[in-house]
Amino acid sequence: MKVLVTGGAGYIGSTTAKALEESGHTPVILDSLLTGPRSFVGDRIFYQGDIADRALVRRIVEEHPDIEATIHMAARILVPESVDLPYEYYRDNVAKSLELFDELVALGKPRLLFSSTASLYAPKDGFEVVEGDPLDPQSPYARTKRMMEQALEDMAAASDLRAIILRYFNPIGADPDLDTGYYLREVSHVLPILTEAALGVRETFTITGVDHPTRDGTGIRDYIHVWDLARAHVRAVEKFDEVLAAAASPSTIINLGTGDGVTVRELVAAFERVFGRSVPVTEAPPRPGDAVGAFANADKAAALLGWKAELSIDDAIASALAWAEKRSQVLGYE
Ligand SMILES: NC(=O)c1ccc[n+]([C@@H]2O[C@H](COP(=O)([O-])OP(=O)(O)OC[C@H]3O[C@@H](n4cnc5c(N)ncnc54)[C@H](O)[C@@H]3O)[C@@H](O)[C@H]2O)c1
Ligand SMILES: O=c1ccn([C@@H]2O[C@H](COP(=O)(O)OP(=O)(O)O[C@H]3O[C@H](CO)[C@@H](O)[C@H](O)[C@H]3O)[C@@H](O)[C@H]2O)c(=O)[nH]1
Repeated sequence: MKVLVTGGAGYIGSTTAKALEESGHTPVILDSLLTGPRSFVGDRIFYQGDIADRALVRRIVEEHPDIEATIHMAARILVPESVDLPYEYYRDNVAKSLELFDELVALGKPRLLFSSTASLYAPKDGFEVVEGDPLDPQSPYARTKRMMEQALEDMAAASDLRAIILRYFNPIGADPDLDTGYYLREVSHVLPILTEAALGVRETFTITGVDHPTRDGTGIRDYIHVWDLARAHVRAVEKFDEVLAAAASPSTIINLGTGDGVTVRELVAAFERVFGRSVPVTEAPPRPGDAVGAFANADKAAALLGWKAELSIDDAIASALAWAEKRSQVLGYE
């Protein structure tokens, strides 16, 4: 199958493109390179441009009439930046996505997969969340994702559009061949920060929040190897019509997580086990807006996609460490 992947130069998009190829499919990448590095595209079919450029989307479909589905991953993704630049976030993640969807439906390409986030869930006792649980998006970024979920549900109910909405938990690790991985220079996620502390790039790792109502007081998350996440997209594309038939709806929401909740202290312990040395750790209050967290009930993904995460947190940490060694070579900076 040929699959349009917007944001295919990004962290998750480039890994998903690789997973599609490994299953015999052909990704067609649309990315503006707003943040994604050109080197992550490799020699794949590539259109550099904006998702809201209707003429470009038309040209892509004319040149690849056999595109069977679109995985829409292109977005701005930084929570603190979204607080400072709400216009840019609502414009790019909401307004531009609507242009893309409308154009794709008009071109007779109604199958859409959408990247949403687990950070939509409201806090819940026990921390295990199912797709129908209450939501409470806490940032402009998260609100753009919730708005798009609602827009997709409404458009699917009223038009030919068909949508599988994937709520990602916390992706970590790199592509198994180490062609792509986490690429931000200013690292903002926990595992890249922990890796920098381990490698001496920063003095210590600071646990942000130690008084949460979790088993050890630190934030809980569901860390999923990015390769497992990528493989889930392949399943969703291959089984697209079957999934929506089973859901008995023109759109459906699916959690993509491992089903295991891991606290920050447990993540540090796993990291030290894989790394073979201890990491200097300090403690601090939560970051502004920091959530206690959640982990996935992944039953719907198992039932509808026939997918579950296979790689362990140790696999993902080993992969992140190997990528940290190789990253400057791939990206051309330290
Ligand atoms: N990384 C996470 O922790 C996480 C968690 C949950 C959901 N998500 C979602 O998954 C998707 C992929 O995330 P990622 O971590 O790979 O991010 P990323 O920033 O690495 O990738 C996003 C890509 O989209 C491109 N892009 C942005 N705006 C564009 C536009 N208007 N037109 C064309 N291309 C554009 C960027 O250049 C980049 O290559 C995003 O939608 C994100 O919101 C990510
Ligand atoms: O230096 C640090 C950084 C983070 N944490 C903690 O580690 C956990 C995970 O933090 P992080 O990696 O930043 O992930 P999230 O807070 O879950 O947020 C990210 O992951 C979400 C996916 O669930 C995305 O939607 C968000 O955009 C993205 O910021 C939290 O408990 C943090 O308090 C620390 O203890 N020290």
